[in-house]
Amino acid sequence: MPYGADLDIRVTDSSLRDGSHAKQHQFTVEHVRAIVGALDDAGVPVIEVTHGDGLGGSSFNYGFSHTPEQELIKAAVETAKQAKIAFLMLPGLGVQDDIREAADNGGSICRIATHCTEADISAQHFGLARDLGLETVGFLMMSHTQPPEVLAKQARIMADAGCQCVYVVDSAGALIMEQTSDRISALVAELGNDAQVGFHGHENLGLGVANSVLAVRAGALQIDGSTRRFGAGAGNTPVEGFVAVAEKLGIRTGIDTLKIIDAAEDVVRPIMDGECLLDRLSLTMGYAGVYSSFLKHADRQARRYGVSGAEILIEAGRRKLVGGQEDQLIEIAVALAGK
Ligand SMILES: CC[C@H](O)CC(=O)C(=O)O
Ligand SMILES: [Mn+2]
Repeated sequence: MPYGADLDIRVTDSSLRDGSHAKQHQFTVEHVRAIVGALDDAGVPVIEVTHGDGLGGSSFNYGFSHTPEQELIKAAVETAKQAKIAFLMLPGLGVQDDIREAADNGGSICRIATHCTEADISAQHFGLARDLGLETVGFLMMSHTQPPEVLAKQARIMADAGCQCVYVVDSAGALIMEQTSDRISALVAELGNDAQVGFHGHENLGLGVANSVLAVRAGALQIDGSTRRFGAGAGNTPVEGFVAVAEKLGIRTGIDTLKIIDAAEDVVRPIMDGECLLDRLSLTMGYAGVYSSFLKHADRQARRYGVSGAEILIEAGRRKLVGGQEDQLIEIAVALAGK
């Protein structure tokens, strides 16, 4: 079933949230205005703006923001002419008052992220978001770690709590082709008309666009990407690449392909500290199944202790670390240095 009268699917651009990891959370109001202006003009329907780790993420553990995220959300809302502004939060990291403030600042889509076996901690947050009249999205992070049937049960918990679209989130960029579509199909079968299904990809194995197309074919109605792949690890599914492929496949996104290609080159790239590369560390993350936002943290500890970043990541994958356990990267680096 198509997304609406003119769209088959809806794309959310995460450059100003997932890209915050790559930018080490140093976005300014000017960056936000420039990127939102260009994406909005290209027809991107949803733009996500928050600290990389969501509302309340600015901290010693995750990295402090240059500019308070609520100011960034406000600037995004003021700039967008047609795009809705979304914000992300992880229960426990952000609190309910953060959701209220983001809503007061004009954010209209509340995305609640949990580890993919912990959907139950999102129930109160979905309830509040719906009471505030917000659209809701749920993120099942690190979805490669669980089989389709487990994810489907977790999606059901989110949908019953008021979530209107549950995402399979490939946080590590570790899902390969049918591993994506099998998970999407399981959620579509479980949720039926109760909630939509979405897919959030990372490029660590170079499969963001391919996995997203397979997700659409399996019934996903919402797809995330980041223009110029501006996201954690090797970055997210490139919006401009996905939109070009979608157009050729007859999947209507409502986004102007040539305008988003220009936005990627002329507006987003100059704001990035560097390209999000499919290099040794990010490829190792996809291979070992490591949370993409660990990239900068692992690289920093590797330099600090003079050890191999790839070895840190392999051990992080072996330990099945999840977001919030960034401190263990230090412990791993110290152990490697002592060998
Ligand atoms: C909030 C942490 C994380 O970056 C969310 C996300 O984009 C992912 O798990 O891929
Ligand atoms: Mn991500």
